[in-house]
Amino acid sequence: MSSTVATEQGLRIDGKAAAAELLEQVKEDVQAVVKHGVLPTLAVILVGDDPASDVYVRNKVRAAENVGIRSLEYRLPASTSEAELLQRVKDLNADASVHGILVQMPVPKHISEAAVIQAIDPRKDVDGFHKENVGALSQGQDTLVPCTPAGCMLLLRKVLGQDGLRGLHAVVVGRSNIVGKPMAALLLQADCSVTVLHSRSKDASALCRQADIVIAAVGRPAIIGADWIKPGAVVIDVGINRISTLEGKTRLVGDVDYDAVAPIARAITPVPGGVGPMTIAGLMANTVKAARMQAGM
Ligand SMILES: Nc1nc2c(c(=O)[nH]1)N[C@@H](CN(C=O)c1ccc(C(=O)N[C@@H](CCC(=O)O)C(=O)O)cc1)CN2
Ligand SMILES: [Mg+2]
Repeated sequence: MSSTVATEQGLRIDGKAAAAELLEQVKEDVQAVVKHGVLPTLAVILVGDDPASDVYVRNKVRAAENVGIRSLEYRLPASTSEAELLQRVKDLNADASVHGILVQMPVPKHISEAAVIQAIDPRKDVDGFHKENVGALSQGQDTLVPCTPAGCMLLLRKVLGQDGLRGLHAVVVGRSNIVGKPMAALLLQADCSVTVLHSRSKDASALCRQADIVIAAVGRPAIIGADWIKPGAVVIDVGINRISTLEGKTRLVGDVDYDAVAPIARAITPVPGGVGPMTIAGLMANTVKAARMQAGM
């Protein structure tokens, strides 16, 4: 199955197809690790009852099952204290049969996200959020890389080729720890010239218009219009925004105004069906990688 689809508006990058392909590869990798007597195991912790998080956690557990990864699911009430959550993480750190630990974000307000991330053994940090992994990534070392930016890189290489990013100007719109910052590090490692834009940037649209590659990770529906995009740019939309429609329903839209941008872009990811599916596939890839590293393979 091809990961790019020619449409009347130009190339659409099919994240579902790319994720399916990656998951097939992960399935083979799991089988190889199992032959060495190691069963890759992922622990997923959800605190509270946020409906979107509930869906993501269910999808992660299902994806794990499909590729042969054992999963442990911990659903804790919203009233769980930070100390209780940290103890759970500590127990999982100490359990040698567990290779990956993930705490679904966001956590309830009374819990420090940073404290939780730092409590996870960096070797089991399959989200790649721990300072040690962030530092390793920024130094260009092989490490556990955050799943969404890693997925964006795979999609970019589908369009541009393995070495096709070299020398291109990439603009990342958004500077979150989960997406914007690791994305910039990965693009730099791929020899791009990288600009990071954020809410305080002056003339953001003019700067963005210089980009060969645009990564939109702002979290505001359709904020990036055609006037932000240079004709022929490759556009990756990380935004997942739920908006109300005139019919009183809700639907998902990205940070990019797809209908306006697709006709001028060389290629673009849709929302849904673009980057989102790559996040979960990337998590599976990181879990096998963590299992391999822990087994000294
Ligand atoms: N611990 C983590 N928490 C969060 C992460 C993360 O990587 N690690 N990322 C997001 C949520 N997320 C995974 O956890 C995630 C978001 C979206 C998708 C996805 O496949 N989206 C679909 C649409 C799904 C829908 O209909 O709602 C798509 O874009 O096609 C997967 C994973 C925050 N928290
Ligand atoms: Mg086009």
